[in-house]
Amino acid sequence: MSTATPAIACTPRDPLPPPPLPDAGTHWAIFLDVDGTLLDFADDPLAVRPDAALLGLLHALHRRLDGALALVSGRELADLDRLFAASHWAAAGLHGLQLRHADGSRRDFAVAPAQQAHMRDAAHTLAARFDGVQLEDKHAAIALHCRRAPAQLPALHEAAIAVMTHLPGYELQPGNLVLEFKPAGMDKGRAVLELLQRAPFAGRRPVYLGDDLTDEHAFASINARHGLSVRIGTREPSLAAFTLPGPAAAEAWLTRVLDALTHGAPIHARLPEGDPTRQP
Ligand SMILES: O=P(O)(O)OC[C@H]1O[C@H](O[C@H]2O[C@H](CO)[C@@H](O)[C@H](O)[C@H]2O)[C@H](O)[C@@H](O)[C@@H]1O
Repeated sequence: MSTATPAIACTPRDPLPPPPLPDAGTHWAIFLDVDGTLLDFADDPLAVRPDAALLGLLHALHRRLDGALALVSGRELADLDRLFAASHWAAAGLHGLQLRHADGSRRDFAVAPAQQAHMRDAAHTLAARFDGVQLEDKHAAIALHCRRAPAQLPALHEAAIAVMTHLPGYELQPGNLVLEFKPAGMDKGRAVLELLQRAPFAGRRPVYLGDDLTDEHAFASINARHGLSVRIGTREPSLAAFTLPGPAAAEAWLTRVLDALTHGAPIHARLPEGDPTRQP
């Protein structure tokens, strides 16, 4: 079975610092994971929704960056568009299996229908064996959520690994109280690099905010491009160079980024003592 997580060194290190504020003299591109980064976790994946302030902030940043802002998520593109009213944005869905460029062109990672049917049967059969496990059908991929029954996760994981040996072409993507069956061969890191090849992202310095294992692929790509990799939360180990404690701090930092890009001032001078995103 192929692994869905990049190798990460486990050497202990000092606590990560908060990210610096981007300066207005550099052209930036911003990539944002969704669940656990922009949105707090909820029991039901269908129950989450950004509030008006977050939506307004993201749309303002998208305009300020001339379109160089993309959501990079395990959710389907259609789900991202529904949640963020962002069908005119570049975006990566299903961990990069779906990709939309800013000009609206799209590429989808294809899987043979018979293979996909086999995966779907296996995932539904597995979900039925475990009480409290919620199946999220994302068509090309299927997520099995354990948030309502976290004690089921170890046994479910073991059973899923056994099932994977009969699903060539698929890999198991672990996440936050979730296991996902997804086609192998694509990840968020590759998706970000694809987006960075095309306008309006090409030539810009990338920033990536993410919280989960699947975001580690993107951190590796961002570090290689001398960008800012920002882990949301406390999960370790991580390839990220910076951290913010949670979605509220991520939103606060993005608000300051918008301010800095708009006014070009060292706005950290105005932030209160004790603010987690305050610069030294
Ligand atoms: O890459 P992301 O944007 O972070 O998406 C990863 C998965 O997020 C969602 O699941 C997670 O959030 C749910 C809602 O808070 C929560 O119920 C679940 O336990 C989390 O794992 C989404 O439902 C998945 O499809 C995404 O792959």
